[in-house]
Amino acid sequence: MPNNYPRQPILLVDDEDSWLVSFKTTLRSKGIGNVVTENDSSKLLSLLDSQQFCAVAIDLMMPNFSGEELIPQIAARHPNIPILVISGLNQVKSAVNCMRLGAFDFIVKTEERDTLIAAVRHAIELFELRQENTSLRERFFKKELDHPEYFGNIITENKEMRSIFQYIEVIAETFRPVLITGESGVGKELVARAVHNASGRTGEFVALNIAGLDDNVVADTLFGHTKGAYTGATNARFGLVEKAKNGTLFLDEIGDLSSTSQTKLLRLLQEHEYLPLGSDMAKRSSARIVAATHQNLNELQECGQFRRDLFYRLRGHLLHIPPLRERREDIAPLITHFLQEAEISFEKKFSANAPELADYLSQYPFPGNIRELQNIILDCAGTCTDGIMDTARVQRLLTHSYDYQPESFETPLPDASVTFGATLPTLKEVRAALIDEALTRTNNNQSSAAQLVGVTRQAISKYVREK
Ligand SMILES: Nc1ncnc2c1ncn2[C@@H]1O[C@H](COP(=O)(O)OP(=O)(O)OP(=O)(O)O)[C@@H](O)[C@H]1O
Repeated sequence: MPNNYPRQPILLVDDEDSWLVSFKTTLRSKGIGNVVTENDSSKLLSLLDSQQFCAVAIDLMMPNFSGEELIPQIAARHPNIPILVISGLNQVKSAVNCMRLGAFDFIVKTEERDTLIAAVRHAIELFELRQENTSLRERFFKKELDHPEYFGNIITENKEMRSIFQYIEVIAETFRPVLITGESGVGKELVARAVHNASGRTGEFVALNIAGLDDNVVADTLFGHTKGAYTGATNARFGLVEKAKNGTLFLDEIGDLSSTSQTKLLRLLQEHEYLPLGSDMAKRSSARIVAATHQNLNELQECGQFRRDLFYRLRGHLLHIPPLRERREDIAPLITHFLQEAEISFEKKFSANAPELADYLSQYPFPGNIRELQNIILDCAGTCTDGIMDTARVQRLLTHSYDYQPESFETPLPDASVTFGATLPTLKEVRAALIDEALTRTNNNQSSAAQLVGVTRQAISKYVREK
């Protein structure tokens, strides 16, 4: 973790300077670097009033004000800040009294360092949860996002998606991992990028798709290796955890992780430490982990394929992205968006038949979700010559066409009804006039003309040849 973790500092108050230095050093060695120390208990309340802290650790026995005197005052003025009481003696009575007064935990100085660190970590997590809770309550009635620009790449008009964006704004700045679930192609990676954008983290967004990677490749890619770690490792190499320093490491298809790699990832999440291959010197990580899966991790952990402890660690925050069939209002804006993208990449204009396409696809179940819609639009855009989407092609591209009976594209009735003179034209004449008109309207594009009048392209081509 970076030296500015946690975002708001921890305040350590103790009259014993040597303890302050050693506790601060221990915390720093475990990645908790944002620590303020104070050896004068009479300054504590004014310090808390002048600066935002995420937790305060106070000694029980101090000159001026004792811990027991200070706890109720801190609790009354700053109810969100967890108070850790640190004592030189293991006195149950004092501990109980401190907890009654409003302390969050009671630590004995002689306890194992790991116990002290764990208590501080819990205090930070509790503070973050309280902050989130307050923030969520404040936002409950608020419709607008504070930073819509973070979500600019995600096209949606769906209410649930908007709530997810609001939740992301609340949780983005914490260090806790985020688990994004949802079917394939719903936009999980886009959401992960939005979490990174909203986090204010200065490092990079680094993505790794775990699917199909074996343990050695996962370990080498994530943690890197030292020179000579294995045959062929001629140079030391940094892994993606290092690359994502102060940024976000996005692990896609996390459900595919083997049990060996799960254990290594758990260590990274719990201790924020990892071992490059060939090294026995643990390295610290400051990358925030965001993971995604289309699988049901709950089921995987119940049948023993996914570690329960890793599952709970990963789901520090859980975001479930609904499938496209549950947000059909997004189909039309997505079609427009992908057509605009296609215009840029193919450098040509498309006539706006987006509303007809959206109507046509409105009941389609989209098993491949937004990726499927995107592929259809890009494929049709790439193959069309006249700027009009070939709807017959759209129909052919649907992956679920066999059990989906879409209404065929119907050409809307002309505004004016057809009128006949005293002598009726022959069928051949009507057919010729109709095809000529369709060809004029489509700039002589035979496929589109065929679509307009409901015949095959071959029929139009034959007509043109024989004319
Ligand atoms: N709401 C959206 N607006 C614009 N484009 C989107 C949206 N959702 C998804 N996309 C696009 O759809 C494609 C699939 O999205 P993405 O890769 O994020 O899905 P995913 O859920 O991570 O898929 P997988 O589970 O297969 O990894 C991408 O090209 C993405 O840009």
